Amino acid sequence: MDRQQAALIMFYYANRWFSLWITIVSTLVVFASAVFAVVSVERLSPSTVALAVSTILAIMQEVALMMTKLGYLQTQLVDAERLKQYLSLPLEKDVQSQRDLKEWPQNGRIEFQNVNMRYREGMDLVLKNLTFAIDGGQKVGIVGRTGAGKSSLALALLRMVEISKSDFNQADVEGTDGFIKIDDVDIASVDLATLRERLSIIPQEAFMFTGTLRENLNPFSKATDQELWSALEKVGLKSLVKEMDGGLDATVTEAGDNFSVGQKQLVCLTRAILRNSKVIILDEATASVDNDTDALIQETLKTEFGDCTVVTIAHRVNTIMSYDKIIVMDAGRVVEIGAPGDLLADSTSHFFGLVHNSGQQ
Ligand SMILES: Nc1ncnc2c1ncn2[C@@H]1O[C@H](COP(=O)(O)OP(=O)(O)OP(=O)(O)O)[C@@H](O)[C@H]1O
Repeated sequence: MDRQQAALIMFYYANRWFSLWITIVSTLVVFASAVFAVVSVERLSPSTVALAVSTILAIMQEVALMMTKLGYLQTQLVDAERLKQYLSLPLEKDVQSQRDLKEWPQNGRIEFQNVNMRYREGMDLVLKNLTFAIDGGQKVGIVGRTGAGKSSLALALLRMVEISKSDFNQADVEGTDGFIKIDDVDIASVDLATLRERLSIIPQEAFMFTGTLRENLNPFSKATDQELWSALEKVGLKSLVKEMDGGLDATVTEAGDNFSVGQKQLVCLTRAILRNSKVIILDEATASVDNDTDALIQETLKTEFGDCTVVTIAHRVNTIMSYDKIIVMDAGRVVEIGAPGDLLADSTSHFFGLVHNSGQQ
């Protein structure tokens, strides 16, 4: 409302300014014609002069009105232009789910089979022939150098970017159709709303909306206050929220700027608890999250999501050392899969190299 009002008052100022000038110009024209009439009074009859001046007055009034209306029409047409822009935006390809997915997924088993992905037509593949399986309830860390395709894998899982089918024309990639399945359901056959409702992602830059904390945690008003407080307690945010002005109704400023990166991730984690998701994808924040917050996130994942599948895109290897499985990626491919202990025991493994380079032996 504030922003709309600020724009509206500027619009009124501009209109006033315009009216003032159009009046000055009309007055000058009428004045000039009056002067002309006085000067040429010998050649013109008084009735002609009267007619001329009154007609000019009327015309100038109409001109002023027309200019104001034209200006108004032009600003209003911008609305139509914006709407037209939105109407012609490309839509995400959605499908109608064929099966009853009310209870899906129950186990949280994820299977990637020959998955290839590119961001746009004509660009190189960023995921190449990915094939691996994660059992329900497993905690899996995905590691790899920057640009290896870890975040792209998470995007593919949420179908933010569709996986590519056989038309690759890329020599180093097999051209068969791949799929991603969760509990034996191909996610390509699930409608986007259901898919994204059932998986929870905690992105690197967790997002919060302007509004209250309650709206951020519980946008569809499905949980009670008691459930909200209990979820906040589990992630260790309860005391912070209690101290905030308004508690659950505390204000969240634009994009959650009054929360730190770590706190925003914890809020996301609270949302995941409230949604009871079976599959959690965590993209670890690269920005400075202090060790305590980091430990708190990992601890919550262990205690609250014990039987859930957790896929962590890890930037710090120490957080995933206790995980069941590590998937090492390089240049869009899976190069190693195994238990962290096994991979570390092999000094020729990629994972050993990554841990060694991170200086966290
Ligand atoms: N929106 C995008 N459009 C086009 N290419 C992209 C896009 N996002 C990522 N890429 C490319 O995809 C490749 C994999 O990127 P991705 O973000 O998945 O890597 P990452 O392993 O998650 O890296 P990081 O550890 O730095 O987050 C990179 O070469 C990157 O340039």
